[in-house]
Formats: sequence, C-alpha cells, structure tokens
Amino acid sequence: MSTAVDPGTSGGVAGAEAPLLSAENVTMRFGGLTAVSDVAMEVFPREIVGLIGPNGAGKTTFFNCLTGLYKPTSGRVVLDGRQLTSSPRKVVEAGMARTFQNIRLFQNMTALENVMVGRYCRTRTGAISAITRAFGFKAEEAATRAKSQELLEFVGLGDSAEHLARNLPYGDQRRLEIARALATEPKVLLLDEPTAGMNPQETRQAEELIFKIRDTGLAVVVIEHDMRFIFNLCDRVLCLVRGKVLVEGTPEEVQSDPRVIEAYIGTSAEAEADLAGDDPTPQRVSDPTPQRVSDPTPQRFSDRPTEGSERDGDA
Ligand SMILES: Nc1ncnc2c1ncn2[C@@H]1O[C@H](COP(=O)(O)OP(=O)(O)OP(=O)(O)O)[C@@H](O)[C@H]1O
Repeated sequence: MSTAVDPGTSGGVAGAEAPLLSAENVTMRFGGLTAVSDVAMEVFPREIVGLIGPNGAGKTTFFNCLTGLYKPTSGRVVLDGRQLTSSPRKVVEAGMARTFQNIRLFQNMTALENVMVGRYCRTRTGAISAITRAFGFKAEEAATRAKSQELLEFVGLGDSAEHLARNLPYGDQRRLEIARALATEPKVLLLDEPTAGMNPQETRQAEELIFKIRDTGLAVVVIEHDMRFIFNLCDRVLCLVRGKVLVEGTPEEVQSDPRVIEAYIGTSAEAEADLAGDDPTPQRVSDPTPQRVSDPTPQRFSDRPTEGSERDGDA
C-alpha cells in the first residue's frame, strides 16, 4: 500500500522529531459539564499512542475535537504544522482519518464501494461527478477502483470486494471501516474502540493490522478499553480521567501506576484526591518526582471493570 508518507519499519520515537499531531490545551464544555479539560497530546510519526480511561472520561469527545466534529471551547489542534479548523472534511483533507465506536458503513453498498467513497476526497472529480458520471470520471474511477481493491487486500478483505457491507462478519466490517479511512490517505489514523465486540482471534488480527498500518509510515491513536491489547500495541499511553490527563507514559509505566489502577478499579481516598486535586497538572509517570505508591505490585488489568454501559459516545 502506498501512503502519503514514506514507509518506515519501526515505531516512532517521541522527542526525536517534530510531532505530526499536537493537541494544545484542548478543553470541551457542554453547558456546565467539562468533558475534556486542558488536554495536551503529541503524536509523532510512526508512533502508536493509546488513549485509555474509564467510561465517560472524555476520550471520544477528545477525538471529536481532534477531527473537527466539535469545536473545542478552547485550545487548538495542529497537524503537520497547520492549525486545523472545526470542519471534518478539511481535517480529512489535511491528513487525519478516523473510525467510530459504532460501525458506520454504508450497509447496502459493497465493500469495494465503501472504500471508493473514502477515495473521493483525494480524486479530482469527487463524489458528485462520480454520481453524475461527468467528463473525466471514467479514467479516474478505474484508478479509484484499483486503489480501493488494493486497500481491501491490505486489510485482508481482498476476496470480499463484492460483498455487501451488511453481510460481512463483524470483525470484517471493522476492517472495512479501517480500509475506508485509509482510502483518504491519512498521515494520522484515529481508531475509536477498534476491537469492541471482537473475539480474541479478531482482536489479534486487529493488532497485526494496526502494526502493519504503522509500518507503512502512519501514526495511529487508539481508544480502547482492552488493556492487554493497548499495552501490547502502543508506544505510549495517555490515561484520561474526568476529562484530564491523569498519567502519560510507556505501557509499562502506565500499567503499573497506582493512580491508573485506582482510577479503574478503586475509589480510594488517595485516588479521589488525585482526581479532584488542586493541582491538575498532568504528571508523566517517568518523572523522577517521588510518588505515593499504595500498591507497589505491578498489575495487569486486562479486564474491563467499568464495562457494561453500552452507549453511543460518537457525535
Ligand atoms: N454531545 C454531548 N453533550 C453533552 N454531554 C456530552 C456530549 N458528548 C459527551 N458528553 C459527556 O461528556 C463526558 C465524556 O463522554 P465521552 O463519550 O467523551 O467519554 P468516553 O471516555 O469516550 O466514554 P466511553 O469509554 O464510555 O466511550 C460524559 O459525561 C458524556 O456524558
């Protein structure tokens, strides 16, 4: 698969080059509710960044701010040196694509057609000309079709091109969404709960696919509740709690940070103080500052204790 950026073969290294994507002090309020509060995030080329946090932490709202679905109350988003406006179309043109928590395919179109729709933002003729079959459409349509088929093969759906989206197994529908997002030639791909509802085998395949996407040169940001998945996959993880970045660090650092554990599984007085604290400054867990350790034993928390509130968090 050819992409908008040069291929690489390994994960990105934060700090070694300029960030591809920066969110600067992004805040999003809905009336009296602050869903995202002063969140900063940098994503570097060929980096996979995870965004975790309990239900209602503000993850999807933050994605919506990044992708122009929401205009942040304050703060800004910069992609490849350009400040983004709150226009999903312009954000896609600038090089950021996403998938949603709930599958949003054109269910009565074939897999190939779904991917072709994604391509139209990069073609001269565009979707309207495709529908009206205007002059110049044919040659470009053949190229769009070929590229879309290539993308289907890339995600492992080469044999399903002519299947209606609605007839594809669940895991394949998720991969089709990723193929459609890739068709827009993004530099950064945002995935909102890509393994939600998947069985273990599909989850493993999703993990392999994301590594493969990264290896083509893209940066990837993933929201996920499956901790095993996120800690295997990511170079860096941010944990959001009540709209704020509670902890940021490597998977190992975040995984063993007592504040993260408490945010997920506990309601200790210490965690409450941290979360409601007077000093909301995000602290990198790699900081040498001594930290309280209420339970020094590194823990995995691959289960999803807060799961259960099936809700559409998408805009
Ligand atoms: N359009 C909206 N209007 C009002 N409140 C909203 C809106 N969208 C989200 N919220 C609120 O903002 C908070 C953050 O929600 P969000 O969906 O971003 O959390 P999340 O971390 O993605 O949760 P989940 O893991 O359950 O998807 C919640 O309290 C939610 O009810």
